[in-house]
Amino acid sequence: MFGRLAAKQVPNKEYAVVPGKVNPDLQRERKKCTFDTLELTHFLDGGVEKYKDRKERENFFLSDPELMDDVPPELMSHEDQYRNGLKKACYLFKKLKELRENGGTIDNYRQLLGGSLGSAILKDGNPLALHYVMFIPTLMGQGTPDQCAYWIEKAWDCRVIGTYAQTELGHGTFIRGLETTATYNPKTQQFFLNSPTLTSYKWWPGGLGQTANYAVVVAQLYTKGECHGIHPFIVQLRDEKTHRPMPGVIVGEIGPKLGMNATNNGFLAFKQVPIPRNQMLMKNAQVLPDGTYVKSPSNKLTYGTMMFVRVVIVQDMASYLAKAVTIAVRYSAVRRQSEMVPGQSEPQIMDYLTQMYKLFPYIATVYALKFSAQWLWNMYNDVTAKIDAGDLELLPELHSIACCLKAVSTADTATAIETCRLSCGGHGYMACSNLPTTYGNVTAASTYEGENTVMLLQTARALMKAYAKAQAGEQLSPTVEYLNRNRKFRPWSNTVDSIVEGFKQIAAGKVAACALSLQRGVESGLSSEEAWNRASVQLVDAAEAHCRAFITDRHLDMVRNGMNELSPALREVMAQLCDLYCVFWALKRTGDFLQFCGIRGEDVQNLQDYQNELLVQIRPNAVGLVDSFDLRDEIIGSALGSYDGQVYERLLQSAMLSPLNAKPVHDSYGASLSALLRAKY
Ligand SMILES: CCCCCCCCCC/C=C\CCCC(=O)SCCNC(=O)CCNC(=O)[C@H](O)C(C)(C)COP(=O)(O)OP(=O)(O)OC[C@H]1O[C@@H](n2cnc3c(N)ncnc32)[C@H](O)[C@@H]1OP(=O)(O)O
Ligand SMILES: Cc1cc2nc3c(=O)[nH]c(=O)nc-3n(C[C@H](O)[C@H](O)[C@H](O)COP(=O)(O)OP(=O)(O)OC[C@H]3O[C@@H](n4cnc5c(N)ncnc54)[C@H](O)[C@@H]3O)c2cc1C
Repeated sequence: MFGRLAAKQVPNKEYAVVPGKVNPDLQRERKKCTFDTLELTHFLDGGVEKYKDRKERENFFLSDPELMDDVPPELMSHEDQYRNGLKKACYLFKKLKELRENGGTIDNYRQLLGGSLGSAILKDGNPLALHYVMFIPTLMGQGTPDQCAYWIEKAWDCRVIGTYAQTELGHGTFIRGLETTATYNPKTQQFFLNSPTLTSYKWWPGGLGQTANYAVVVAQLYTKGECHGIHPFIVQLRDEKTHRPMPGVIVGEIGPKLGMNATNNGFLAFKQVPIPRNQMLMKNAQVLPDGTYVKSPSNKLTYGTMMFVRVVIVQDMASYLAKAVTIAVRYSAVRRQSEMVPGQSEPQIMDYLTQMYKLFPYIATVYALKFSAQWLWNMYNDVTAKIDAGDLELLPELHSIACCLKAVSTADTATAIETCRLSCGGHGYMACSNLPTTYGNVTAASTYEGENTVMLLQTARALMKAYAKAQAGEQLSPTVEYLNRNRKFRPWSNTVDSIVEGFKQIAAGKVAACALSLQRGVESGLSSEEAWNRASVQLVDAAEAHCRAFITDRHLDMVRNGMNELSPALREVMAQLCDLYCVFWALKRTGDFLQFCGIRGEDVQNLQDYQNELLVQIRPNAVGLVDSFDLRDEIIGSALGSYDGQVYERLLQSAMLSPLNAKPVHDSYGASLSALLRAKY
């Protein structure tokens, strides 16, 4: 990836990257692997046919020089990052059309956004992402059949480019508090969009800055003098020919960020901008021509697109983590440091147990997240199909589990990627390791699409309701079935089943403790809201415990029941990873296990011993496991993590890309340094 410019410039030719040469330590690691890595890759892809499709698709996009960067984005200005991102995003669209016309195996651009391929091509974000991830899904989910017929084709063909403009300077979480207004005038049959205050400026939407010419704008609906809460409207922002902002539209970019600097996040305000009545998305609620308001079956249906993105984020996190852990594991096989035994040669850093502990639980986490993400995606499809048929019964259950999985998956992945970076020592801090950019992309997900604490509190709210139902002996939905008051918890038995069971006991114990805190708060004279706030640290903790119980349960269930086709050698490794994920989290939550599961000090020691044993068992397969993710070097995008392990050559090569190294004496010498060096003080 960094090859074309650098090869000429490496100071010493013998230190240049040699195509095809593989680091001997990595070669040895690959020979040690006890299972067939291709079998695992096929499993991850969902079968041989899907594997072939993916390879073909990757080849089609990643072999195209137009889509590869000569200069890494981190060496570009913010403006050039956007320019480069937009150029590639548009080219990608044309290429996708070409692929489809030739019977290719990709249905839409959205498939290029999540996961590995998207982040390889548009490393620092895609200015068209929101168009595909939120604008089109909102049209599809909230438009009437007529609106869908009119807008969706235009949007798929990029004849209009949109974004999702909800968050304002003053409000992101509390969307009922949004201030932008859409006021209906029956005489002209138009809504007038207005931003009454500075805090009502839309702030954040991806692609809003200079890219989108339309947006779904979420605004307070006023008709017949009454406010009916927030609703989505399609608003034209820029002229379709000149791309100039429409009259009354104030729009721009919000500036550089920790990451995602090509996504063109923007601000937006309106000065009484008119739109026709049929540009309110009216699948759920409606405003009739005379201004009469017709209510939605549930006002939460307006939140449908957020739900969709929360669901896909979980899968996206697994992809980012697979990339980071591949970089760190390969580097740890190549890197040698210190003496384990005085006088002996320096070991590969992956031989230190502490290094195994930093990395292997996160290989396991990729699987834990993948299995939960698959389950959540299936549930999302079932529930949305039911909602379309008028049955909203399962919506709260979906909302509750999506919120906590979004929060836990993004938080865990951010921690994991930072741990991967630390595990690579100083070189992990280099931009060319691709760990800082990956972290920048991932940590954003803890905030966007529902800030994580807020998401966990949403789950906690559902858990409190479920607890009350359980106490009343009512039937519970599947994800909270363990709260059933008649359920007999199995006693501790030093097995992975016991850990999974233990997480349910912990969650049940914490949920009950929260209910008690709330009750005591109210009994002490607090309002229910004050009592909620007082208990909120505990509530967040209970929601996280509930999510961990769900993830471990899913993981174990997949290992027990979803891998029958796999060879015994591979099943054994998959079981080790599942056990490691469970033990790792059990040890991180030792206090909870002691408090809620009746374990003793010696059980903790047993867990510790078992964790060590698992790390050592997984060690010979570590490189094979990350190779099985089958991420091409263009996807890895890292000097530390390429398949051939030519780490030092690539570090030097990428350093030579810096414009600071273009001349033997930099211009700044004459401009300032020479005077300092010659000055007499
Ligand atoms: C394949 C493609 C791969 C792509 C990969 C993904 C890559 C993504 C890249 C894109 C990058 C960035 C995109 C980022 C976009 C954004 O951030 S858009 C803005 C997102 N904003 C938010 O998420 C705001 C968060 N806030 C909220 O959701 C709500 O305000 C909140 C839920 C916190 C509270 O809502 P209120 O209306 O105030 O609700 P309450 O009074 O608290 O009542 C809550 C009741 O409503 C139920 N509820 C809430 N939400 C939902 C929902 N979505 N569905 C169903 N039900 C919901 C809740 O359970 C309560 O019910 P109850 O009263 O208890 O019965
Ligand atoms: C990279 C990125 C891309 C984004 N893209 C878009 C986009 O395309 N479109 C769009 O509309 N928005 C977008 N957003 C905005 C995003 O959805 C919001 O930032 C997010 O919902 C959080 O809202 P906020 O920023 O107002 O944080 P706040 O709600 O102000 O949160 C600040 C703190 O207050 C706490 N807090 C808030 N409310 C509560 C509560 N009820 N209980 C306890 N604690 C609370 C939070 O936990 C947090 O610690 C994007 C954001 C980012 C970072």
